[in-house]
Amino acid sequence: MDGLLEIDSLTVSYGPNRALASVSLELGAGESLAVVGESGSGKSTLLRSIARLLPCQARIESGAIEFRGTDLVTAPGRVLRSLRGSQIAYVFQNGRESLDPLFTVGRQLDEVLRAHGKEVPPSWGEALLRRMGIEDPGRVLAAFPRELSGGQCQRVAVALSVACGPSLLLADEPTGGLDEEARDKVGGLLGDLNAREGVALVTVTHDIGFAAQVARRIAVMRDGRIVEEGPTERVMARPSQPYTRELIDAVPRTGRTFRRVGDGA
Ligand SMILES: Nc1ncnc2c1ncn2[C@@H]1O[C@H](COP(=O)(O)OP(=O)(O)OP(=O)(O)O)[C@@H](O)[C@H]1O
Repeated sequence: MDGLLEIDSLTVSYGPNRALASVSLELGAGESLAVVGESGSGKSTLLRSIARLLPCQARIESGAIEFRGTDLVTAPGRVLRSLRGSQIAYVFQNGRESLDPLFTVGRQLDEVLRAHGKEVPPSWGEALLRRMGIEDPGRVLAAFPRELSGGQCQRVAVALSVACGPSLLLADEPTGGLDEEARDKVGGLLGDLNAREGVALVTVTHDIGFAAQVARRIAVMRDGRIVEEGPTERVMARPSQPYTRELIDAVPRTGRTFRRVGDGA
């Protein structure tokens, strides 16, 4: 396994409030990891630390975040800017808010390539949207975000984030606010990008059922610490922590199974 991301003893605070306490995690190229935990456990702070998109109140007190040999904690702004989008992509919770309401989807997709100094090949946007599981890419390319559903906006937001072929995709509650059908489609898309295209995935979610659907490993966070980590099947079948058991028991029993995308029938 090629090492891609190594987080070592990361501690992050907002003033006197410690949000992450000595968190360590590793991710290989093409691997998938879901970080689960209840609200306030530190999941978003962890993900934002990796992308160095923390709010100004946050302070990284100690630790290292190594991405392909670069320490993201000490890297200068120009290095971080060159990694974001091209190597490290970020998907926010609300797809609609990630899009510019004033421009069509097609224009926004083309802008991403131009912003990274690339030519826009003919029919590129259409092919990208098809990869995202969008069945009518011509209509979606010509649409403004207000003309799309929440689930379509989120898939377009994923398209924007992976347009330049990143090796790591960070997704923060990517299905928040979506209904079950849209949730499954976005989960399926993230799972496909990881399993079929080899994009490494770190997603954070409060829903351990969603975590099991998209990731091969699960890390459980509580009060800024990783309290349990392991292969998805083991964590779901034999959690070592009562807290993990509570998260599993909180998943609504809708007949959903936890078969992971890309694992076949
Ligand atoms: N901008 C901020 N200023 C001050 N404290 C913050 C800020 N953002 C987060 N925190 C605090 O840091 C801790 C971790 O928050 P974080 O948002 O990382 O958790 P989370 O697990 O992602 O929660 P949620 O699922 O609700 O987004 C919480 O105690 C939270 O109140």
